[in-house]
Amino acid sequence: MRRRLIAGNWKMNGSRESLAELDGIAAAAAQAEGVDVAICPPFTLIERATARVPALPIGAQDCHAVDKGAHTGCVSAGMLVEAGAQIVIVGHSERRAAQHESDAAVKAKAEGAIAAGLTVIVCIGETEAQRDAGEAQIVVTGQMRGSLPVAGGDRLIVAYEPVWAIGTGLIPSLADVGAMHRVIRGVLIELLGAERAATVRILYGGSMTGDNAADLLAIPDVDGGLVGGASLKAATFVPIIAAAAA
Ligand SMILES: O=C[C@H](O)COP(=O)(O)O
Repeated sequence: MRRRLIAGNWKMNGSRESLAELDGIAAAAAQAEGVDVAICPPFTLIERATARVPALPIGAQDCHAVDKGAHTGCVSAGMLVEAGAQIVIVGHSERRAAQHESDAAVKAKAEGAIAAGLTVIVCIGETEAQRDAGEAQIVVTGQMRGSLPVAGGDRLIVAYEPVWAIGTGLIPSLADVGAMHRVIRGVLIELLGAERAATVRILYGGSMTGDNAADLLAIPDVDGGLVGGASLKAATFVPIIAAAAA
């Protein structure tokens, strides 16, 4: 039985003052039976966040593939572990687009993160143009084949985020989410074997809120959410945690 995971991605938002939001989030997480909760703030807040709410897993939003070296401006998975992070997101569509990250680059980061002992959330998802062209499942399947690490066990998590649903208030139909998560589970079985694939959580991401979380989380093979905007405030994130626990 996979435990649900509700992970917040603060993206490039938040300040030291924002860490006060973690108090309410950690309190809700402690009450939520059978649900894991995590927050991924910007790099600069990771250490303070872990100190403020030690029981709440804190993650990062990216890492470099290698452990150390001449990579100006980059942060390795080992450095994240030292800062107290337990999780890292790799391959978010915003980085695939703006930093031109390829599937191979995402896979290397995921492997580096797994080797350093982190849980890794690998993001995949189609653009609006790809969906309109009827290519969504082909795109997502290709991203999985190219981006997923071979190791990881239950420290590997997949997040399906249709790019056009991120920050737009739009979500796919529940039937479309279900169909895509079924495809993703099938590809996991093909890549990892049935036993390991059954341990991998598949999150849905894209405009998840307290209003739609219960419906999305009721879909088979939706094992949680990767939440952007609604994770910035306890007032909007806690209802999603509550929906996952219900
Ligand atoms: O990583 C999170 C996603 O990009 C979803 O963002 P959103 O909840 O603001 O749409």
